[in-house]
Amino acid sequence: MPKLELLPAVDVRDGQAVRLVHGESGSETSYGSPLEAALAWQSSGAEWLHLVDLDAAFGTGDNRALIAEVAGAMDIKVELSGGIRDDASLAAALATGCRRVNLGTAALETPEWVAKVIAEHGDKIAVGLDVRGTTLRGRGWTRDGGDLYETLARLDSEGCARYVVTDIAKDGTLQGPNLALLRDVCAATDKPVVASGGVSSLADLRAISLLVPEGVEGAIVGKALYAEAFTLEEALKAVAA
Ligand SMILES: O=C(O)c1ccccc1N[C@@H]1O[C@H](COP(=O)(O)O)[C@@H](O)[C@H]1O
Repeated sequence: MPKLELLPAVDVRDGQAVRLVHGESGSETSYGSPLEAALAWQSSGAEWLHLVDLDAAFGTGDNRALIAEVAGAMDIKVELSGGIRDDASLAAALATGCRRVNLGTAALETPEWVAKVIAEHGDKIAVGLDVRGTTLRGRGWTRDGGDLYETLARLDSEGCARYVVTDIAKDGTLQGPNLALLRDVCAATDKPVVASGGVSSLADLRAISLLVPEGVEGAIVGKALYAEAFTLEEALKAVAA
């Protein structure tokens, strides 16, 4: 049985590594240099980095040069997201050498473009399904974007390779993952699902690991690492097959 992949998160806002609560602008806690954070996760044994340009996601600017510097400094696989919504931003994201990108808003607002780039780029494209309940949210999680399962069925029909599923109500709260949501999404698609939102403990990671046979491939871990609920080394050991 494959082991759960762990993706430590580096979310960048105004040049700083930050954590938000419920993804709300203004709820930032700053954790300093994004590059130092990314290098630390890599040194601690990470095989993946989840890297997010929050300014690009919120439409308050971008951290494109810094994001490229961080991605370029990584020897590990990078999953990049935030503000990737057209050919130019996609080209810039792929030029960083990232392993894949997550598209959020674009999947809700320009589905034809997303279908095109899925066809062109295959598994370098994942879609971020960020939900409150079963309603998708985009544009910095400030706008409703339709029904989760209707959108999932459409994307599946278009060949989307992977989904990153975030329960916004859990994001940044250390209240534990939404295991029921993850099970339901895995039941609705045969594509791999990366879990995000709420991880607070090693027990949470073990609980998500139990969903690997159902289709959960990985888990993004943010606040719990920055709040030192556990070390990345401990987390990697906890999910080792
Ligand atoms: O990661 C966050 O905390 C976050 C908060 C608010 C909005 C987006 C957030 N992260 C990721 O950014 C992309 C969405 O960006 P876009 O809509 O494609 O521009 C998605 O992967 C979110 O999970």
